[in-house]
Amino acid sequence: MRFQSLLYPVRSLVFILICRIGTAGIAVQVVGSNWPKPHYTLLITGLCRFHILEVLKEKPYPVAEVEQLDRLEQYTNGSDAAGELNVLSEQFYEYAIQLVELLDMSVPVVAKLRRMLDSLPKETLPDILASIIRTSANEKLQVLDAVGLEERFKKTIPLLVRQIEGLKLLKKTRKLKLDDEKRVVTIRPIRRNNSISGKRFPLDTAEEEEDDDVDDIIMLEKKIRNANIPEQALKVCMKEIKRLKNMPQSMPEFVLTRNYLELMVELPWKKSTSDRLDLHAARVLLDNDHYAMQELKKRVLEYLAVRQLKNNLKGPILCFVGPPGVGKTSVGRSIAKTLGREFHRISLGGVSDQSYIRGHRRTYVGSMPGRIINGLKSVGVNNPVFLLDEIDKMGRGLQGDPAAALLEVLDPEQNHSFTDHYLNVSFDLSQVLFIATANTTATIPPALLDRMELIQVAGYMQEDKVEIALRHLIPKQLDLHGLTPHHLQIPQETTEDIISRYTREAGVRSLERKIAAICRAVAVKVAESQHRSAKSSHLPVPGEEGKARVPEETKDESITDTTDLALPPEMPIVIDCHALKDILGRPIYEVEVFHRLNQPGVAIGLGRTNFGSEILFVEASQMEGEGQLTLTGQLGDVLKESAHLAISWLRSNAKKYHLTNAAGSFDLLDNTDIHLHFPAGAVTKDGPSAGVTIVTCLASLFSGRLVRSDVGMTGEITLRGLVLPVGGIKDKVLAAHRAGLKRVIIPKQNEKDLDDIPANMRENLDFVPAVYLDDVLNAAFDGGFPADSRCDILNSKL
Ligand SMILES: Nc1ncnc2c1ncn2[C@@H]1O[C@H](COP(=O)(O)OP(=O)(O)OP(=O)(O)O)[C@@H](O)[C@H]1O
Repeated sequence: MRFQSLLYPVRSLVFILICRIGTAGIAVQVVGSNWPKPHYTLLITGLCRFHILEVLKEKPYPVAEVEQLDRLEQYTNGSDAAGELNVLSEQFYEYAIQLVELLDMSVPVVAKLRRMLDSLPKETLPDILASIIRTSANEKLQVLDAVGLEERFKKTIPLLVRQIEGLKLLKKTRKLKLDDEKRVVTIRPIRRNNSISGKRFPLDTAEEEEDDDVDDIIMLEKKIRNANIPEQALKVCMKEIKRLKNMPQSMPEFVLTRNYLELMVELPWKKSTSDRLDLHAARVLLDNDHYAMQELKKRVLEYLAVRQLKNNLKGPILCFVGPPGVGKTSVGRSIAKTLGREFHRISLGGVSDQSYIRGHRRTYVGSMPGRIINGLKSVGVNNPVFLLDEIDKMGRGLQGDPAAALLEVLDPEQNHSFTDHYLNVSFDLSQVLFIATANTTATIPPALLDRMELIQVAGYMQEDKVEIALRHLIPKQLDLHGLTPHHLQIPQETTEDIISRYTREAGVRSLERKIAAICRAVAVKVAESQHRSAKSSHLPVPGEEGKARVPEETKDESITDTTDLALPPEMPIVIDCHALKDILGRPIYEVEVFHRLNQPGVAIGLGRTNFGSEILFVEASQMEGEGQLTLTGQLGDVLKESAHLAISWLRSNAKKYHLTNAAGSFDLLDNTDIHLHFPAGAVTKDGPSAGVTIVTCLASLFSGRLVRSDVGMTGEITLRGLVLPVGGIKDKVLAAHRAGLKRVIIPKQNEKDLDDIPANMRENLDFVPAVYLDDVLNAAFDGGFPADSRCDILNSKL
């Protein structure tokens, strides 16, 4: 039979090419993992010998035309050559039995081999034993090449004899080893003597490896004893060590157990850093790293103060909640720096598998510990600061709920005995300072929320942003781009311009990006001018005209203009509004509010999205129809209900406020469809706080009057027309201020929240506290929104 063979990756069928004759095999099992380093074991069943007729190509993998050699000589008692063959096979059998008896019969594979010696056809035995015994590849090849049965017996017997002798010697040395405590030292000279005497066993190299492993295990055992492992965990380790000693190293489990034990040694069971408890220094450090964030800094200092008084204080679990880019993550890092602790960040965004936190059981293929234990291993101390980033973005998948796994981690009453599935013994997490960050608390499961101390980090005001930019972001970006203030200066007015005209965010991330863009543009100029000055230093000194051309013209030149590269810019390059426009393009946010409120049926709400608080436009239109309400803009259920509430309230009060639809009817939905849209359709919006805005927007639509373009509003509504309190007032007011609004309508019950607003901002904004929707409408329209008092519902006096 002839066939073409691909010598490597034919799915599971693998042909192994060795010289002229090869063995075809099939891979029946692959076991192993990539952690901590790739280690795989293949189980291959040999099929037959084959003979190479012609190698067709060698690259990218060898392909050859081969002929199957499956009709090898059979062993029969009655053949002519049976006499000699009989003797050989008997001899072979005896040696094979001797060999097997020298091995440990309690190992299942050995017992199986013993049975096979009696049950398998005799002609297959040389191949099987040649593949098992330790010998060089060349000698194995000789057996493979021997196609005749007699030749195969003859080639294999010497190998068997040598192996038997080797094993006998090993047994002797092992005995010595057990007698002597310092066995590791004594074995080697004995073996060396053997090779010197000229009788070198192939077993030597293999045995050396085996002994290395034994040494390793002894070393590992020593390390375990010295690793300060708690009693319970130590017991488990010793049990594993015992198993490891009796395990053949080729077993996949050997590597897994060894990895496990190495992890146990590396874990910081009792190793910790001592806290830096200087309150004054801590305050200075925190202030140096981050501007503002007073509440957060206050809480950290409180923790430090208590820690100073009580040494074994359990780590609190703080959760910083706020919009993106307000420095939650980076303040976590600087808390670790302040305390003099190690820092480790675990990103939880998108995690939907609880084994991410708790690890896999060791029985799994590719099992590994969870991120908590891995983090402890990498920081090497048991009291680091762990930052659980984006805790609100965890998912829930088929592999369990990671939030549930975190419950144990984050409970100060339980986390002294946290059990990772991989470790299977408890680890004390009580000294770890856990800090979680989240953009919203809405998606954090209540049980988890309950275990954490929430610290709200509000968005920044324009003034804060200017300070942060000048003190932190600009120096940081200059440094990152290899620039100094001698190269680039961004004055305060320009920074204010960037903030108000190029960014609209609660945090400072996009501001930082804009500053980085400016630095990049300037870096090009600086690099070019350096290149030119290096060049000109090689040229003859320029004449008078050369001197005259330099400074004045370059002062106002466009930064991005590459036509006049010959003129080196005057350092430092100061970014003014023209340069800003050249680098960042036209301003992104301008007069937008005014443009969008130039027709009836539009109002501005103040809402919270996942990206922080923002002003939200609500648009409404009416058309002929059957009284349907259409809502668009990725709205949640609560928001949709608010829209229905708003329509109902307006319909019941239409006469009072003289609201009519396009047909002039007070029944606003009579032959009329209404469409409500919340622009920025890609951003999900929900919550009841848009109620007042929807009412105002629809009141504008049905009255034909324009809503004031400088008014933003927030508040939940009821069917009776009451305005109920909502959350996040500070952030919403900041968003209104950012957008340049002048008046903010808030629920009366939220008036107390205005204390958090800085005084200068309170002076710039006109706050209107509303109890009823009537108050809202009066404040939202120029000249108020008069109602017909005769239509007022009579209050019962009973
Ligand atoms: N008050 C501040 N002082 C100095 N730098 C700040 C301040 N606030 C934010 N930054 C800077 O803003 C950048 C973004 O901060 P960070 O990544 O910590 O935001 P975050 O709140 O964790 O955002 P997210 O919720 O998206 O993870 C960082 O470079 C940080 O140094």
